[in-house]
Amino acid sequence: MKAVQIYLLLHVVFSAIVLVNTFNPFKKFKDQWEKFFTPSESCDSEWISFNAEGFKVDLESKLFGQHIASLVILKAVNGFMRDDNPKKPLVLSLHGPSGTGKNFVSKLIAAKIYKKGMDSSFVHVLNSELHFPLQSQFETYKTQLQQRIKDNVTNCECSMFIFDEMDQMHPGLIDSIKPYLGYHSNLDGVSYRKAIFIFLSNAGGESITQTALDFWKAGRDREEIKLNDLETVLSSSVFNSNNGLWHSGLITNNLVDFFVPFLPLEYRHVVQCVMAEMKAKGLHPDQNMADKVAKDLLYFPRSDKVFSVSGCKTICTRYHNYI
Ligand SMILES: Nc1ncnc2c1ncn2[C@@H]1O[C@H](COP(=O)(O)OP(=O)(O)OP(=O)(O)O)[C@@H](O)[C@H]1O
Repeated sequence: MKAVQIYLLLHVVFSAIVLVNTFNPFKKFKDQWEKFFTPSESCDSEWISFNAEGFKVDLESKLFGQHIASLVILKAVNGFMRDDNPKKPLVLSLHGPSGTGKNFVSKLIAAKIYKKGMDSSFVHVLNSELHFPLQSQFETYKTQLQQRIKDNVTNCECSMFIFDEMDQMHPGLIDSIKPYLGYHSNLDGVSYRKAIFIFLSNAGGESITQTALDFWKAGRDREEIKLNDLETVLSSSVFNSNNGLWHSGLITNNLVDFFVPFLPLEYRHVVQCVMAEMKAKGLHPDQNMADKVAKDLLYFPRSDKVFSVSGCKTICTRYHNYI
């Protein structure tokens, strides 16, 4: 074959590859096919059903170093999901230092209730847009927030709302959702009793950390910390702090069913997080590498380096440096 012919042949092959990649008719066809044949999510037991056993297993095997949070959340979600006729929506308020698993556990809850987990159209995450709107925007934000909750619960009564950084949220906005969290059988014809509200915040994190430090200083085992040991410190620090949660009256009106404390994580938990992350990425969990990543984080108290300053938060980005 002459050089010109080879050149032409290569040119044709190359152009065909570029063409297929650009227009990718097979992929488009596959996407259309899947879209057509994948049933869309609906608000029924085919798409929403609680897997109690799976949830217990997940909490025990995936959530590290949170024996109290694990127990409280298991009891709360199990009790609520078993009740066919709850008197109010489930309201959980998760508190603790950064990177200790509050968002993570919300995802575990969603994954065991909704077939599509966090991708479900019945799970809604609300965050920074609710923090501190300008005074002129406040009424618009409030109306939008209320409407969003109302529309979604009208669409599916088993909706879940996750409010991130709740302590940063404008008290007036928190105030505006109070009616949905109570015992009303319905509001304007909509019942909110089967909805789940999860509030995430760092409020109270310092006092939880202080209690964990006190136990450690006294040479006591972390697992000896009981909910009772944290309930008082948590409520007094949340009550005394100058945050939206307290100002909104959400707590004084007893609308929160469970306050869930998250403990600061220790070195061994960070190692577990890194190993889990490797597994999730399809890599073989490597203890040496996990140690390297964990050692790279900051710990306190400085002298003994017991608790991770950022929990397991930054490990995802860090562990790529070691691969
Ligand atoms: N206790 C834990 N057990 C297992 N994995 C954890 C735990 N804590 C954190 N992680 C891992 O670290 C990541 C970040 O944690 P997460 O977002 O849940 O922290 P957070 O407590 O919500 O922090 P923040 O208060 O800053 O929002 C999670 O996606 C998870 O992979």
